[in-house]
Amino acid sequence: MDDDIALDPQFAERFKREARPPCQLYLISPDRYDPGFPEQLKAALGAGPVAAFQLRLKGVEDVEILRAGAALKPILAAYDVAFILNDRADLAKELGADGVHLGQSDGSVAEARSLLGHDAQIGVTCHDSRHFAMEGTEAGADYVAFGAFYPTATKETTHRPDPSILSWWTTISEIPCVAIGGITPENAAPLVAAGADFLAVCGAVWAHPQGPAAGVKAFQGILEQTS
Ligand SMILES: Cc1ncc(COP(=O)(O)OP(=O)(O)O)c(N)n1
Ligand SMILES: Cc1ncsc1CCOP(=O)(O)O
Ligand SMILES: [Mg+2]
Repeated sequence: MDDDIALDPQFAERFKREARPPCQLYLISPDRYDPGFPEQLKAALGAGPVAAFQLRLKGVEDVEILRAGAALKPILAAYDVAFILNDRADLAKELGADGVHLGQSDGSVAEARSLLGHDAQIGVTCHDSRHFAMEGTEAGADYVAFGAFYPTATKETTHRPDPSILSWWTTISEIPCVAIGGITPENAAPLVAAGADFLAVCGAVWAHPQGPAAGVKAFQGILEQTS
């Protein structure tokens, strides 16, 4: 006779977490480019492992995005960090970036894919929507981003998902999920436990009182718990 084996929920959570690669840091740039930023970026990247960096400049001319991207690209390459451009697949192509992050109004995944090719990393904003996540990956996205999980001064946000959306996603898909919005080393644990593959962080690193290197280091403890 086959007995049903009831999995201890804590074991199930741990097993699920261990079946995925460790959670990693995904840095989001400040929304204005300061000439001192390349040095800050080097300090941040030298302080601990960072998987990806998103250049997210808002309300600036294309030429400024291109200038900033061209200055940062060799730094990111030297640290082996993926270079993702926010919003603009066309400029990502011009810069030779590794990928693009698309919000729900930033153009289609299919168009970005045909422009950038199959090796490009294309991410989509899903807010708190399971539907957006499934739609995005069906269209060929390489990761889905949920948030904002916590209040943030970096962007006006209207969606506040529960961390369980990450658990749900990791149960149904192997495609990586990103958690974003107001994440700090102090509040990240439930997101990591729920299965976030990446923590996307802006303010907690660039506005850290001891500087960006300290900001990156401060996340190491929580990330190491999954490695
Ligand atoms: C990793 C990641 N997740 C979400 C966003 C937000 O994208 P979007 O909704 O398009 O808003 P803006 O960032 O463009 O203001 C993101 N950029 N990165
Ligand atoms: C771009 C973005 N999208 C949702 S929240 C957010 C801001 C992330 O920055 P921070 O880590 O400072 O909250
Ligand atoms: Mg956008």
